[in-house]
Amino acid sequence: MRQPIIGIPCDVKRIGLLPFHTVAEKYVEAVSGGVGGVPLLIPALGSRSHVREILDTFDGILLTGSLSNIEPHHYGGAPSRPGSPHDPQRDATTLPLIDLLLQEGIPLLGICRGFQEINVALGGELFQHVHEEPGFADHREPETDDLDEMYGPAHAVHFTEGSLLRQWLGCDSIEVNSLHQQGIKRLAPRLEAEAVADDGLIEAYRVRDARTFSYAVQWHPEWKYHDNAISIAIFNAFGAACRERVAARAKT
Ligand SMILES: N[C@@H](CCC(=O)NCCCC(=O)O)C(=O)O
Repeated sequence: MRQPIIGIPCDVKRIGLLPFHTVAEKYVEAVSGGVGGVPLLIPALGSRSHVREILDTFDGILLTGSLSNIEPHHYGGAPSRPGSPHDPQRDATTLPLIDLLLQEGIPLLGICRGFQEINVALGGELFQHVHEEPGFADHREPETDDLDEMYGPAHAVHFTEGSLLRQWLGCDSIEVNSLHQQGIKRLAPRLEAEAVADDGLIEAYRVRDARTFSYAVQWHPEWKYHDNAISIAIFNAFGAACRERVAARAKT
């Protein structure tokens, strides 16, 4: 049986004078080595994204993190502060795709911005500056150029009763990294919280009515995934669901 083909929607970033469609290498490596799939980048073409062809081509989709924020008009939020980073082409590519992936039963994993995108696409809302919200901690990344420090353990997350995380790991909590300023203000109706931080911020969820693996985390499991039991568990579950789709499609 062939390996699953896993789509990774791109960011649009300016490099020099020109815009590029890009994905950080750590996500490509995590799909290839951790999930066990063939990573293919999906350009952020927005409404020109040929969604039908995407749904027919891919056996799974990974929505990655990004420094850019989802434009707040997608979730009824207040206008962003001047200078906030946005990526409207990525928003226009991923947000319309998410419900269609769920309808088709295509496995879906969201990481950080991807975690926020699925919540927004399914009707949830975001805090734009979690650290300014009363009672919430600062979830932003540490000010360092040392990547091991930046993506190192930052805070605990506690697994909810009946969560897949608790099943996968057989424990109640883990330490995770944290590199985000936005966070879940209101969880979309179809989502079931799987883990929360000490301040109550939701850090993982699953899609309650999904036909297959449809899961997202606010932290970064792709960072040195091979050294991290929870990363391995998440990627194994995602990879197994993608392989199941390959097998099912081979019978049609
Ligand atoms: N901009 C959003 C999402 C933050 C996020 O995805 N950070 C990771 C960026 C770099 C990487 O992909 O590792 C927010 O601030 O909440």
